[in-house]
Amino acid sequence: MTPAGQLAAAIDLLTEIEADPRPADAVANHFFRNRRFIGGGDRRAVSTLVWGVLRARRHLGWWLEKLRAPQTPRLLLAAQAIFSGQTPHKIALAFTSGRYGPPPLSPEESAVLERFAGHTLEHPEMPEAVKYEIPDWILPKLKAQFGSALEAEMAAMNEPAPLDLRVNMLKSTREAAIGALAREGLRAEPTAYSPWGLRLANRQSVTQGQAFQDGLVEIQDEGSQLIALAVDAHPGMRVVDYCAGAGGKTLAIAMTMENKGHIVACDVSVPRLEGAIKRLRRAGVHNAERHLLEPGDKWLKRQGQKFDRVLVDAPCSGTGTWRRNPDARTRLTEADLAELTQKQAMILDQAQKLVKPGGKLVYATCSVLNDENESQVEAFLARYPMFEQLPIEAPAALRGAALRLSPRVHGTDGFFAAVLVRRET
Ligand SMILES: C[S@@+](CC[C@H](N)C(=O)[O-])C[C@H]1O[C@@H](n2cnc3c(N)ncnc32)[C@H](O)[C@@H]1O
Repeated sequence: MTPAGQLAAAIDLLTEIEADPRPADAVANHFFRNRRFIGGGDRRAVSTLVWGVLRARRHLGWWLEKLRAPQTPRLLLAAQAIFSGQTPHKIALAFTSGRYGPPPLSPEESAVLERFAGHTLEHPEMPEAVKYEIPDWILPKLKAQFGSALEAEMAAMNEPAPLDLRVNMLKSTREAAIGALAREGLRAEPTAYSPWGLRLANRQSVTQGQAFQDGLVEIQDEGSQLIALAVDAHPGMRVVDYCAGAGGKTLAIAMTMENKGHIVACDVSVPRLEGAIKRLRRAGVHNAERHLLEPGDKWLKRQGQKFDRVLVDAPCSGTGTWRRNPDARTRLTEADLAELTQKQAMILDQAQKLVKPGGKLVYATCSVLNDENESQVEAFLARYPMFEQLPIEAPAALRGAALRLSPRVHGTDGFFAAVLVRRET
């Protein structure tokens, strides 16, 4: 594709994303599936253009509003290109060259772009929430959370995330996996905290390679690996991954159990649980069972207090994953957060029934918000005095009352985990 062709595809993709309530990556997957003629390199180039806009969406919107210009995908992409250092002349060329390019800029569009010349994306009059690329309503919550570090935290949250892998110790070692990846031209280095983590030097395709296909490595953010570590599961234990989704953490926990004992991956979503089947097989996990949770599920009662470990990796605001899903920032509403915190409490009420005396309930989110984290744990302990909080099982540098990870401090996604033990008597 020519740069003009890539720009035209980026305009089409951004148009779809802006009109669709689904997450941008789901819209993009669908977009590219319907356009198989767009090869891998072009797909990356188109995504880079669009994600550049999504990371700066509020800034760009503020500028266009200031100039009383419409917030069209064409102007958003062109404005982003100007603020990234391209000249209006070069941008105008991209809008005119070749039959696969977008229609030329109108005189009104050109006039808007001319007015950006000499400006930076930042402007001293921008409101704080625009500066941090977050919704207005969430600003006080994040201020309370991060205090004077808020600006740096939000800047780190707006950087693209690295690609992390977890070495599957059922099949490999870190050294052997690094070697296998190197033979595919992928340079990987051990992560700072997770004993099984590798970070790739640049974002390259891993899933087509032999190391991945053979189940030596799995894609998993280092923070997610640390949640699995906090579960502290051992060979022979009985474990539940209560909100298992497609089994990301189930796989890691099964690995710590060395395939001995039993792990049940639960979820309310059939397609998510089905997504785990292939992954469990590829990883060589033999001690996992899937269980679909249904309303009034009798299984919960039958299995009462039978498990050594229960992980609740709760559905949450995903505020810790904004690096990967920048569009999620503008989609999240206050009503969503209220609904999520209620759901989390309800899920904890159910899942705690499974924990045996002396067993641990591990509550985790990929949120950085107190409402979903510390406050949720405090409320749980008030409802269930037979549980008490234990220090987190983690590498020495991270030990504490709870695990709290952030992109700025740890280079991982934002995560929270707390360990709650059911007293023996
Ligand atoms: C954060 S995701 C889990 C991610 C997964 N643990 C992983 O590591 O890939 C939360 C999951 O909770 C599930 N969920 C939503 N409501 C639930 C409920 N009432 N009980 C159990 N799981 C629920 C969702 O379907 C979703 O898969």
